[in-house]
Amino acid sequence: MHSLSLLRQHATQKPEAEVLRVSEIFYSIQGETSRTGLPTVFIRLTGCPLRCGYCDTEYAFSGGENMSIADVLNKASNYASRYITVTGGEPLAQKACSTLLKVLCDTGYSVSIETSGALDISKLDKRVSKIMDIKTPGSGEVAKNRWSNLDYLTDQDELKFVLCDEADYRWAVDVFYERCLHQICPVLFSPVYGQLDPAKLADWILKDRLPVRLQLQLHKILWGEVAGR
Ligand SMILES: C[S@@+](CC[C@H](N)C(=O)[O-])C[C@H]1O[C@@H](n2cnc3c(N)ncnc32)[C@H](O)[C@@H]1O
Ligand SMILES: Nc1nc2[nH]cc(C(=O)O)c2c(=O)[nH]1
Ligand code: SF4
Ligand SMILES: [Mg+2]
Repeated sequence: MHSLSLLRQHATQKPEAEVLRVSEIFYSIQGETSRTGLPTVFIRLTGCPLRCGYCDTEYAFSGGENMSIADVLNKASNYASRYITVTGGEPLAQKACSTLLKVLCDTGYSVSIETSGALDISKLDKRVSKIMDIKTPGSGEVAKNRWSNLDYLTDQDELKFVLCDEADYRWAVDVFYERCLHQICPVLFSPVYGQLDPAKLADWILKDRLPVRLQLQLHKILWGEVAGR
């Protein structure tokens, strides 16, 4: 196709026609963040440029199916839920994700996104609640943290440390104070499931008088580690 026609086609394409690679769409109890417990629709996008050692969704690194945003909206509407979470894989690794987020907000959903913190969040729709990880040394991906993202978080967003061990905890406490994270948004400390004892993490937080929220993955307490839950 001539490049000018390509440009024209792009300019006239409806947002709903943009295509995403989708790993799964499912309805479950929100298991993470301050929205824990709320029945929620999950849109899990395929692919991730990181390889955290603890990753519980390696099945979303590849596969999935191509869906237009219209297809995604249609499937999500089956569940009649006000809450919707876009996750992955790393959802921001797909260009059409920001359009998806905007369209979901326009449709009236209360939208949150789970992101690694490795990709630019500065241009996302302001109505979206961004749940951003800070990757620890134990994850193996600490070098991927995009620290400038901290400038684009507000009090409707949340920061999350997923902790492998005590060394990760100590590192996270240092980051918490050095970067004054409590002045940005609520901060979650979560143990790697099946690896760090949640009771230990609870004791450290209390001993240090640390003003963070202990977060356990409720869906795994309910159902164990299964896809689509
Ligand atoms: C699967 S990731 C997808 C979104 C994005 N790639 C990210 O890392 O934030 C969703 C959340 O699950 C967390 N997570 C992944 N594996 C985990 C595990 N084994 N235990 C606890 N949390 C885990 C991630 O750290 C992240 O906060
Ligand atoms: N129930 C449930 N809640 C979740 N919250 C965040 C999830 C994710 O994988 O990003 C997730 C998930 O996979 N399942
Ligand atoms: S960034 Fe998220 S999806 Fe990617 S490997 Fe890490 S935990 Fe898994
Ligand atoms: Mg999950």
